[in-house]
Amino acid sequence: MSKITSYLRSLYCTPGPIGRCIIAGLDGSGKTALLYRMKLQEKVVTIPTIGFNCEDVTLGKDVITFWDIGGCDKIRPLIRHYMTVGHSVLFLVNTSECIRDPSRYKDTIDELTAQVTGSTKLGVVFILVAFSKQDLLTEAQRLQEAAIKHHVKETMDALLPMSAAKGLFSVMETGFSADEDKGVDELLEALVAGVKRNNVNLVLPEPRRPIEPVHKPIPEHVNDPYVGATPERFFGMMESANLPLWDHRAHVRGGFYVLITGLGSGLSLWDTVEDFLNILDKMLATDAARAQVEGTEKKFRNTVHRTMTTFYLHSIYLSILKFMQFRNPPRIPEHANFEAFIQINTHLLSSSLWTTYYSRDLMFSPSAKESWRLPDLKPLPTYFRPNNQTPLSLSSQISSDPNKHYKIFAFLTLKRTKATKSRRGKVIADALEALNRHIIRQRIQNQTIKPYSATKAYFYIQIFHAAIEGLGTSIDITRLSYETFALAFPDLAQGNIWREYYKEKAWDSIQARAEFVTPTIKPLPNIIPLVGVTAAAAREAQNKAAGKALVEDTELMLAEHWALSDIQDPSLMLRSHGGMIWWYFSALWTVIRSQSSSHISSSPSPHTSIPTSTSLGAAARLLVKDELLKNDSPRGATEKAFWVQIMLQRMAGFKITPGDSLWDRNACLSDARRFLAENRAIADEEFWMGYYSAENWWSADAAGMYLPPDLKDLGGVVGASVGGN
Ligand SMILES: Nc1nc2c(ncn2[C@@H]2O[C@H](COP(=O)(O)OP(=O)(O)OP(=O)(O)O)[C@@H](O)[C@H]2O)c(=O)[nH]1
Ligand SMILES: [Mg+2]
Repeated sequence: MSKITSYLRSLYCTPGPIGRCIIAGLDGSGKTALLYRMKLQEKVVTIPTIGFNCEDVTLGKDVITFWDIGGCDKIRPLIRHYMTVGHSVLFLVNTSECIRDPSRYKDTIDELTAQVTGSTKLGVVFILVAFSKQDLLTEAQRLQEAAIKHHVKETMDALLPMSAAKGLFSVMETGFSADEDKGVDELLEALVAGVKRNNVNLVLPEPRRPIEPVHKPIPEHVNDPYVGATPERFFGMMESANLPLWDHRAHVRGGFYVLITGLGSGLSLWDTVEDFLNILDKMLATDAARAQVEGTEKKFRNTVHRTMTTFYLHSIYLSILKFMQFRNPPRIPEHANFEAFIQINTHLLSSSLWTTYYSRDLMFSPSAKESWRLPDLKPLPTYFRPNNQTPLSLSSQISSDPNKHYKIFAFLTLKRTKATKSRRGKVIADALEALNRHIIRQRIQNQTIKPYSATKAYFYIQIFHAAIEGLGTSIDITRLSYETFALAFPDLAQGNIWREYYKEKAWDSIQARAEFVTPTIKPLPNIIPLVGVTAAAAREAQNKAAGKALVEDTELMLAEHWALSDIQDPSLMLRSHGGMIWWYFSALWTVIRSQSSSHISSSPSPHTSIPTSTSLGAAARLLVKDELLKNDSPRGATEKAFWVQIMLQRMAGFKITPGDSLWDRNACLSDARRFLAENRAIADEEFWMGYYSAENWWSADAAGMYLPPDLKDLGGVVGASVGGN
């Protein structure tokens, strides 16, 4: 549809939804390119879709919601959520590839067969088969294409006998090109006509709003011995295993209390789950110990079930957020509000609330008991914050602090020794040297920066190490950000703790710069106990969910330093963040450079080195195949897929230094340096927090299969291509 026609149509027609259409076909068959051609009337540069893209496309008064599903088989289990009765299927056949490669031709027919069989079982109303990338066909190939079309038609007739005449499916006579905008309008019109012809009971796309389960209200007269109890008293009774009644309502009260307490101190839902499970553990342990000493029966029979607990806390959390909205100004409820809260959220009192989301098989599986599993029947409801409301968060703003870079440095270095399981002394010595060089370089440009001090660097390492030891084994610091750590240890992060150990003269002495001088006031501690804040405060704090605006210089320097040093050791490479970036970068760099150098040799103007869509596509496919489907990396499927996509997007805008197609380590290294400098944000290990909630990111499901982001879309394409029509 031309821009003018679609504009006129949009002026005079009000669109109405007529259902959802799954775009299927082999990887690289042109699904995403077609989707965005229809949606934006533009040619876009695509990367392989890991997950799916979902867009509404309008034709006159009609709107079809297209689901463009990527080729990666790890996401297939999710597709069933989108195939509802009344859906249609648009299947793409990449004819030029089928002609070139008989094995891909066979795969195409196999996939078509699987798709048709699967969707007829799920109530498909119309299937359209179309032939993509027509612009790539030579005149000679057009004859071969006719044979392919004929074969496809025969296959469809065999799969769905007598159905063509009834209009259940159709095989397009003419192909299309998303690149050149040929045949796309006809395709869309044929699809809409087919759907409208067959779709008697229109199925509207599911609205994207929170699902409000309907559950019976509970009777008024409840036996609740905890009315008015403070959280301290309630948790005290829990930990000492002295609760007089431990029914579902008491569970909900416990969840409510742990949430309001946690949210008030800036914790995320995820943190409060840990808190609650810890208290439960204590209660059961105390109970068991007492039963053994007294030779009596255990009072509490239940065990800790991680998925069930997380599910209920998640539901209570959503209800609390809504409850807050009705308070002016919006604020976290107090414990005394529990009765009023539960009156309007009676669904939480249903002990079968979970059955809306989970099958019994999944909920009662050992893996759901041990780890957090996402639902298999329906996605968890989400909360949409009204536009004018600020997020619940505790700001951990750290004022300008002359020692902040030493602190970040110390924390990240210690974290690395844990993450890579390397020898501590070696990592620290190497990192200290890198920091020294970094400060020297910075001082060349800015003389006001204080010179490197071995004492300061080492002091913070010692003191932070003591703090981390104080956390014990309950917390995995490799999952902590510096900000979260700072929240747990405000005195260390914000104050001038060094003053407790050093006189100013010694701290700033020239000798202290060159070597570590021992404290002049009191010796360094071995362990710093955590005071005032719960241990879980050291987990990701709520305010991190919005993503960090700017990566600190020191963080970037270390990411780069370690990325480059990890090249020597492949075992480290897979574990460290920098190593991973390097791994992906060098793989993409190699393919893109070899592709663009062959392009250069045949091109009169060899100046372009921004990846072309072909070279990017080739590189992307290589990475997806090599990385995502390989199972020997310590990262889970979602983590890998996320970073692959981010790297692909960033690579699309990066200018590679041209050269011949041979591997050139030095050139790659220097490009990698420039790449990191231009893409500072990705040096941040917690970059994902802008896209995923911690509940999703750390779930067992995310490790096993690809989960799409729940906070912000990754974007299926990297942008409109230059010179597209
Ligand atoms: N010449 C030409 N290239 C096309 C056309 N449509 C898509 N391509 C290119 O083919 C490659 C793959 O296209 P995509 O749209 O990403 O394919 P896909 O089916 O979404 O692939 P997956 O997401 O991996 O399943 C990209 O490099 C596109 O630029 C077309 O009509 N003509
Ligand atoms: Mg795609």
